[in-house]
Amino acid sequence: MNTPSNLTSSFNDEVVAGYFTFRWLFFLQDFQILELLLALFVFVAIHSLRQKKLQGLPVWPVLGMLPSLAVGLRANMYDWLTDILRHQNGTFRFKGPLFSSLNCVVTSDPRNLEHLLKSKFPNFPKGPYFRDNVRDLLGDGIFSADDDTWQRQRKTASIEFHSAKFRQLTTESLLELVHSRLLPVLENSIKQSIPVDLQDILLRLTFDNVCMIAFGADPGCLNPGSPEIPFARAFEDATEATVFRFVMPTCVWKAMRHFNVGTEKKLKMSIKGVDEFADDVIRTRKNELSLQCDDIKKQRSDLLTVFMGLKDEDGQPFSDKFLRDICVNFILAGRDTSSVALSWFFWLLDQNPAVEERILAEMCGIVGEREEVKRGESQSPLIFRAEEIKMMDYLHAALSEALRLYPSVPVDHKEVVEDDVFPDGTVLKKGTKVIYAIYAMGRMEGIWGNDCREFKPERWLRDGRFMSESAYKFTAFNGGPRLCLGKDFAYYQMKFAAASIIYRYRVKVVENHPVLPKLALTMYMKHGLKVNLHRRDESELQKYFKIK
Ligand code: HEM
Repeated sequence: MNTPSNLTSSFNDEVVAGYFTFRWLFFLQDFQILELLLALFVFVAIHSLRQKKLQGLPVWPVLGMLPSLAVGLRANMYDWLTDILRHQNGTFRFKGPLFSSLNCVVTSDPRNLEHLLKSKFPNFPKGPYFRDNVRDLLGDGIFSADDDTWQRQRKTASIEFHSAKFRQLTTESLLELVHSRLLPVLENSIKQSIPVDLQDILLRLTFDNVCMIAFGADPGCLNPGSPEIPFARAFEDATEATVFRFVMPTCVWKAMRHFNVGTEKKLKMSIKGVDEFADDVIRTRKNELSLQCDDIKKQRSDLLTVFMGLKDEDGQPFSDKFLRDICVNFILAGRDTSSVALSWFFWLLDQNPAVEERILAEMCGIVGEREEVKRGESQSPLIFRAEEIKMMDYLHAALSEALRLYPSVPVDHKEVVEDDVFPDGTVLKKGTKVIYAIYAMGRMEGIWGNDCREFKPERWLRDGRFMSESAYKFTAFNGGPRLCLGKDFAYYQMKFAAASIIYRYRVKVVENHPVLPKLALTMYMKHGLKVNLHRRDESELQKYFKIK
């Protein structure tokens, strides 16, 4: 809540931020100019205070709401945005500096989300601004494409994602990764009595996993000693440098690209690293497929092999460039989202031991139904079966609850094609950028009730069974025709990894470890998640087998 005193202090912060922004802009040296500008500054401060009553945030001449944004950036940007949205009934208009591309409408209203993502879907594409910024890395892949290019990839990938062969690939590759790589790495940390960065380990797990699904190739990031893999590094650098374009005026990054300097130089080099890996895999796969018999072709179900077997609208095989784009886009979509969600989940679990107990009781209850467990035979090493994972409703609820509070994609965006009006009355002019604030939506009393800031998996259960929510209220996986394609797989992946860890270890976050979100397209923990692992012994698990 904004009390009068913190309203004043936030206003003071904005005045200070405005002052420093002006100073920074003009590089003041001369005292007379300083006096003149101070007078202007006082005038502007009074003007902006008046404006504040009308707009929620002060609008500075030339700078628009940039000084307020600077204040938000100093604290937790997502909480800052949530507070504004709460005070503006779920929607507000952000005015960026003159000539910048920062003007936009920000919303967290489920009615607007349904309008944007479903009812008026064709009027809200990703748009040319987004595509222009990401084209060098993502090309024409599903993530950046609109219209026919998007639809064709979506249709083919969707059929593939729902095929039995693909399900088999995802479950087998995950089982192999968790049991031969993840658990040994965790076990090693116990032997050495050292804390580990669980977020880093999980990021490595999902990167290897999504590369197996997209390329059918394992880069080997998750291994003892956390090796630096050139392809993974190149991918990471290319993503970061691409994101940088969104905070710079278009003409600036285009000039930097032209002269090959700064982040653009880094982007060019890292894209080269990504392309080298992709070209190598594509070349090798083509050779392999040309030599092997049809039976072997049919056995491979990674996306690259599937798309290699298809033709474009002219009846021609897809170009290598297009195949590369398809794979790179899937890797981007699926590489960090599940691992980041799991990291927040383990942090929340550390603070909510009662939830951990219920997860253990559920797991042991399910495993306890195995005939061999009933006969008292040893279950070591215990490997969860796919059908058991699917039965874990409470775990599903706890992961959904973590995603509600810490969605892996905290904000997303669209562009308006034709003039429109949101159901809440907000007028949208052609070309307006719309930001939907997914993080803020999870913290709105109007959507989730007064306990919206509490971690309560029970809110997802009806008679003990998981009940999903409308995608326009719980938008962590997007909604409408562009609903996340990997949603079912992501839940399976998160549940399998979480269950395999929780069954074996108590995960304790290192005392005083700072936990903050990082400002990026994906909501990483800024300082990772340093944890100590403690092995559970048989007697501890027996307790849960009994209370099922
Ligand atoms: C917890 C895990 C995940 C979350 C929270 C998540 C969330 C999202 C969100 C918010 C979008 C919309 C992005 C946009 O259009 O701007 C999206 C799209 C997508 N996701 Fe996921 N995702 C997850 C895991 C995965 C995985 C593991 C894969 C693939 C293996 C995947 C594949 C995709 C694809 C292909 C799209 C693009 C769909 C389209 O534009 O038609 N996702 N996801």
